[in-house]
Amino acid sequence: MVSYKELGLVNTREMFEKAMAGKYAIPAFNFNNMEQMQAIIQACVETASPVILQVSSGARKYANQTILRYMAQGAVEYAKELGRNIPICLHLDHGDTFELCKSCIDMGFSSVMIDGSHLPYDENVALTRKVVEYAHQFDVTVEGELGVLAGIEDEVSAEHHTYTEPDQVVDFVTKTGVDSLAISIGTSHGANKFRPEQCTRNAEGVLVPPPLRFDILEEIEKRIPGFPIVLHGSSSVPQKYVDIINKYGGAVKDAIGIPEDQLRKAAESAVCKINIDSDGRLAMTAAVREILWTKPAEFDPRKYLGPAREWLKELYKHKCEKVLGSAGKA
Ligand SMILES: O=C(CO)COP(=O)(O)O
Ligand SMILES: O=C[C@H](O)COP(=O)(O)O
Ligand SMILES: [Zn+2]
Ligand SMILES: [Zn+2]
Repeated sequence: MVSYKELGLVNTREMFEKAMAGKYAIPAFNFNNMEQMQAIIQACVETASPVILQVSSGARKYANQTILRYMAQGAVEYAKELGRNIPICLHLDHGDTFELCKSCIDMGFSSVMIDGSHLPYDENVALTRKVVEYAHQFDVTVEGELGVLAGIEDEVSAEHHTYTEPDQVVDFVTKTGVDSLAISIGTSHGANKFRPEQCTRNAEGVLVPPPLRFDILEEIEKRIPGFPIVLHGSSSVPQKYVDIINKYGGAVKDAIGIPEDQLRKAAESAVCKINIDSDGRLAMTAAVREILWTKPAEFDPRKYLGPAREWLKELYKHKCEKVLGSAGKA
């Protein structure tokens, strides 16, 4: 049993209070390896942004939960070495059982998500309540979810969203005691969030997807004023990365994300945490493809993972400065 406090990590409570008052959102970036962690910390130190480091189930399988936890501990020291003691939260992304959440809490995570959004409502409430009761004993914060995102969260079809029902949110947050609530208003996971047929073209010929359901977000805010809201599936899928990937042998087709102006608008509302994973995957892949293609004799991983880390850092700095507004808030 290790308390995250001994590791120099923080939970999300104060982060969200400040983000709510200051009308910005905390970046929640997923990491699976050292280069991603370093890029996140470098970007957030350089922009003076608080940050949530997220560990998904895929990351646990790929890199091992214990290793990732020690990397987060290292991240705290690394940030100080780089010259700024920024608030860093270590968060379990999409926890699906009580046991998994408990194991992360016991190991030093400062925040967990219990995603019971696929369960019947009463089961989601009961499971989330159980995690909250355990987590709050150790001052660990908990994110719950109501509504189902299209895409990987929805096995039926990639178009089908089950939007969050505003009339359920008061009951859910009261009964469960969660610290934040992930909602479904039109975002989805991955790089193919919309089909081209769903989009219109702007003057520059760029595909513009249908807007997020800000009307639902407003209804939710009216019912639970000042309560921190979380947006999953918030990658913007920058076309420059898709183009580089495809130029150098890739085949990433019909990749469309959430426009940045939509995320900026969300960050100014009760949305206090914005989850970004796919954009980092695209940036890293674009860098690695370009280098391996243009320098075919290169075989030192540092020569392509190093630049990939630089590209990632630039992406994350852009998110903090230009999209979420978290720069300068650490
Ligand atoms: O929600 C996410 C992680 O929980 C990531 O979403 P993206 O796939 O849009 O990056
Ligand atoms: O929400 C999902 C995250 O983007 C990560 O998914 P993953 O399990 O493939 O790492
Ligand atoms: Zn979910
Ligand atoms: Zn997610």
